[in-house]
Amino acid sequence: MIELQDIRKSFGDKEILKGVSAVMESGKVNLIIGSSGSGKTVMMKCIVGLMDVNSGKILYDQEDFTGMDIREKMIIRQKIGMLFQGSALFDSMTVEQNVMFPLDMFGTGNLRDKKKRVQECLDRVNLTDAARKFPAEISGGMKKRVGIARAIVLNPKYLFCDEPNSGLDPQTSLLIDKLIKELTVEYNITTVINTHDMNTVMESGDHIIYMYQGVKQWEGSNKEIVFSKDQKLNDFIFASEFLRDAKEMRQMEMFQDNSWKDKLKKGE
Ligand SMILES: Nc1ncnc2c1ncn2[C@@H]1O[C@H](COP(=O)(O)OP(=O)(O)OP(=O)(O)O)[C@@H](O)[C@H]1O
Repeated sequence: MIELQDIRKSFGDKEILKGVSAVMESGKVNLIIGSSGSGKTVMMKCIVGLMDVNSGKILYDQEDFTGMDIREKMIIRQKIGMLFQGSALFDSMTVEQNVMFPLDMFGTGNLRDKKKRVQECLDRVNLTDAARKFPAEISGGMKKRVGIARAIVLNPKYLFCDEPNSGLDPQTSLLIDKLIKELTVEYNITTVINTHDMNTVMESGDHIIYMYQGVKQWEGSNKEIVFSKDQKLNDFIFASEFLRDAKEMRQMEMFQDNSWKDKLKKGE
């Protein structure tokens, strides 16, 4: 679990994060959404320690990350997997070498054990036969899966994904979302995703934080989002007429069915 307690971040006299508090639970996909410039990336950088907050606290499983020294922060960082926008693979390395990179940096064990662990992760993301390929030889969706394999190779407790679907077609995006969700539940990871992708919001958003001008404007689940009365959130999500119609249809379907009440109660 990651907890943000009233975090604030400014650049000069411009305040970007204006006192954000939130809880991101383990075993759940937590999404940060919001329009360009709302502070999503700054927030994610503060959470992983790439930027320092000006005030407030960030707790990783009750441990105060913001109050830690460099050595203590390194221990937390080793429990973090990162999936970068654009996958950020090393072009001159094979898929296997890319996935092995965190093991070489932080891991112990001999080469045989490392190769075994890499192959386990490649199997898990359905890339069993890709170990010897170079990034230039594989598709964008496969690159993302290599990025995911690399992010989970150290058995992270926390997984951060920056725009995991950028540059992917809708079908491949869904597969990536599904994979991230499965891994989150399977290994009880606290996953935090920064996204603009509405499919991801509707399919994977166990917990959604909507940022508006540096403030947490709304939070809830993908089941609750269609019923939200928050005007700013609705303007953001249902920007197109098509989506507004889809929202009405979804609400009608859910009302006819009535099972949405049970689902809301159970928090599904
Ligand atoms: N290092 C920095 N120095 C000064 N200002 C910054 C810095 N990083 C971000 N900002 C400012 O903080 C604000 C929020 O930026 P941020 O990148 O968090 O937005 P975002 O919500 O992630 O947008 P996008 O969806 O376009 O990536 C912007 O006004 C940006 O210019």
